[in-house]
Amino acid sequence: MNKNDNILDMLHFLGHSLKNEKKKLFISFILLLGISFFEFNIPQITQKIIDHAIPEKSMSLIFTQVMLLLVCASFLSALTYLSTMMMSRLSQNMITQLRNDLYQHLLGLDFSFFENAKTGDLMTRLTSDVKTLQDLISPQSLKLVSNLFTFIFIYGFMLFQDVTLTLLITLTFPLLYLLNLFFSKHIKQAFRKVRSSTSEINNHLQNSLTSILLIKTFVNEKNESQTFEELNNKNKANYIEAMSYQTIFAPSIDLVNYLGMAIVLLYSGFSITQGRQTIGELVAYLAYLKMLQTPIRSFTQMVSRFQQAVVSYNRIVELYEVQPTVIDRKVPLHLSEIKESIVFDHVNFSYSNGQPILKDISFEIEQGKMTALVGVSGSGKTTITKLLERLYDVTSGQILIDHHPIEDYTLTSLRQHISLVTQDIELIDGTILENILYGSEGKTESEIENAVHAAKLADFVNSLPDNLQTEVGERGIKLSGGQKQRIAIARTFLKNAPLLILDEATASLDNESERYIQASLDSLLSHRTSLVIAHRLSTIQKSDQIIVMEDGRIVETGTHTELLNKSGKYRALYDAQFK
Ligand SMILES: Nc1ncnc2c1ncn2[C@@H]1O[C@H](COP(=O)(O)OP(=O)(O)OP(=O)(O)O)[C@@H](O)[C@H]1O
Repeated sequence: MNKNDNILDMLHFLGHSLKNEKKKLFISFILLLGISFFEFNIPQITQKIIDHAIPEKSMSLIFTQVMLLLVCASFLSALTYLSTMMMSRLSQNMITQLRNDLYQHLLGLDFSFFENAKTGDLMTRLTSDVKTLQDLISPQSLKLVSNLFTFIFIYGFMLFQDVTLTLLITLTFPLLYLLNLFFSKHIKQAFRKVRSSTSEINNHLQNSLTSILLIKTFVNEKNESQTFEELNNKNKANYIEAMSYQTIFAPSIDLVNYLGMAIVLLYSGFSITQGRQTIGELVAYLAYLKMLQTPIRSFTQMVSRFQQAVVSYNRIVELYEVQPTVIDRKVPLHLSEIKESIVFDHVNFSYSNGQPILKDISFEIEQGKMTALVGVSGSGKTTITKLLERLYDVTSGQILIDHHPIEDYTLTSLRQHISLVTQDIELIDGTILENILYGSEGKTESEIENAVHAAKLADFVNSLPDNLQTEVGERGIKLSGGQKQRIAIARTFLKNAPLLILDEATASLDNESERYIQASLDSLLSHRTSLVIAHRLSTIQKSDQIIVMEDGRIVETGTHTELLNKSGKYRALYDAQFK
């Protein structure tokens, strides 16, 4: 894609974003024509006063012309105000819409996308890059368009008045064009570097601020600061490079503009001495020259803004070009109930790196029964649960719910039927209540109360001065592991999904807390279909079925007693824990 294609694509994209704002755009356009008209008229008034009113000593003509000037100036101010207001609204509307769309698109992307994406970079795209695009539809840009209209008006008028002078001034335009061409290329490259180093800073901040415990316990503040300093210096160097192009740009353009002024003074000065021009015309031409130069100057300023916007546009489009693969079928089924079973049928799976993780997995989870997955770390247990939720799709084979592949059901209805409690509890920065209600808004007070009791959370909540309204801090930093766990369990009670997945839900707790939480988990498990992953085999002994995994394969299946009697892998795991 060449540069012009890029710019055209961007304009097309912006045009599309503005499709609901056509009326405002049209009115702004009319206002701009009005602005250009009044700007054009003001030097005419000055010329009339110098060339007619003063030589004729006509006070009344001076007076009427001054009144006319004031009227023109008032209209100019009013129209500028109105058009600026309108454009500000328009740009705000556009940007809000764009940011909403982009966020919605982002949330719809595959889970695997977020594993490879850098959060800081995504944040930069949604904030700074969107803002850069907004700047293009800003009141300042509107001024540029109005300047261009004025340029066309005045250029036409000057050609009509004095072809030679106008053509002489025009000689400076190719020079301006070449300067633009040179600088725009370099400014674009330089700003691309600035953006990418800004993203690196954001990433570093994101990573370090969310790992503050790791930094403090490993006393790594110095290293982190040093890395930050290096990234910051790199960003500074890139910014200085971009700014240095930008700062040479404006004075070079000024120099060419003064050349234009010299041409007018030389030509008109000579014409006046020859009696072919009046002083009033010279003054008007100088004013017009400025009005021709201003658009070129603001145009040159806009070049860098345009270049930055193209860079940002490309980064936004890159995000839009990523399409989710884990999506609903064209005519999906709605999962309303799990009546019979969930079946893994010869499932194979690899993550994006292609390495086989699950190999020929087949088993059945019967409705209302508890299935446990055990096996050494890395054997693929969590991966099975991720496939069941369609965080990834299987590489081959299929997962069936009541004889239909899970891909047939809508993602929403599938995920609504599954609750997941893991060791890593995800809490939002809000109150305990907001965390419990997350995703299940609109529950009644008694439902909430029941969930709090069932999760054995009531004593803890009642001991807090603000009860359920207590803030948990970012990611629940103000809570203990067990408290977080119970909030997650209360949330799961409220969701009330028929299939429950517990992934090492109690692994991080001491025996005392585990026993406490196990009681609340037990009430969560009763009457539900469940898939439980546990390293501590004591918690899964009563499972209806235990599946033993090793290196991505199922190596044994049976009840606790059956597997113990087999004296195989399960027996070995069991003996390792209890002997
Ligand atoms: N997103 C990923 N991309 C690539 N490989 C992954 C990804 N997630 C997990 N793996 C790999 O898949 C394998 C199985 O991981 P999984 O988390 O399913 O194991 P597990 O049995 O649940 O382990 P643990 O008991 O330690 O939680 C591991 O070798 C792991 O490195």
